[in-house]
Amino acid sequence: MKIQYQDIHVRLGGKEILKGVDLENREGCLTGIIGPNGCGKSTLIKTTFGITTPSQGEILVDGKPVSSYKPKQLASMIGYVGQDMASVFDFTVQEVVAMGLYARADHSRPDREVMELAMEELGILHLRDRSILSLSGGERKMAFIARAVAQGADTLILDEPTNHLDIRHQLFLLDYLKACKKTVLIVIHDLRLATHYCDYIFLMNEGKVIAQGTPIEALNRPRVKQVFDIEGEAYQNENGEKDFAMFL
Ligand SMILES: Nc1ncnc2c1ncn2[C@@H]1O[C@H](COP(=O)(O)OP(=O)(O)OP(=O)(O)O)[C@@H](O)[C@H]1O
Repeated sequence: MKIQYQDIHVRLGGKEILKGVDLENREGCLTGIIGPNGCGKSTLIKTTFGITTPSQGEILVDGKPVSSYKPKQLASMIGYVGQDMASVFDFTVQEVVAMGLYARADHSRPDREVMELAMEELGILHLRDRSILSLSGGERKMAFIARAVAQGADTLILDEPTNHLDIRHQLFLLDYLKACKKTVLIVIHDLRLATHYCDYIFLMNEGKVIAQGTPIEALNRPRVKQVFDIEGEAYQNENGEKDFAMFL
């Protein structure tokens, strides 16, 4: 699913947080949004679902204004996991994942099978009967991503999905997102993982996209210095693999 953010401006607390963002995901690819704390990454993503409202600009989903879709219809097209995973209710993991089923447009497979597959793919089938409130931050993260997968949408938007995960689970999740054949848009802070896994990157700073392209194009040394005030760059190693080097 193509999602196009066109000239998005957002004001919050009397301040202009987004100052005309143009961003378009890449279908069938893993697209990363990168930028320092507070540059507006989450604010941009939240506009997709009306959690924050642009004062100017337009969001197109499959070429049509996002406002022309009913919430359930949008949920059948885009699965979303935000940063905030607070849950006040004592649901089991299985019940949380089942919540994703309500949006499902494809009913060719039984609900139980869809739920179990989502939990299995995210490596949390063994947690199915545990209370969501009893889980660690990382386990809870996986449960909410499994819920998004159970929605059956072909597009996922995940705000810092690797947050709370240990390094093995970060790699497990990114491998999954890369292999799942969905269109995936993620916010990610780790420049090394972003370089290795993302097909395309948007680099944001102070409410704007200031560079975009392959990781090697977007994360060149001057840009990295400008945005993060560190010395570093994405590069390709002798095996043709993309990596990010920091010069400390
Ligand atoms: N409801 C709000 N009222 C006022 N300011 C807000 C509100 N929500 C967010 N902001 C501010 O907007 C700016 C952008 O926030 P946002 O969460 O989009 O940043 P981010 O790039 O996702 O940061 P991080 O990497 O820390 O998650 C921040 O300065 C934040 O304090």
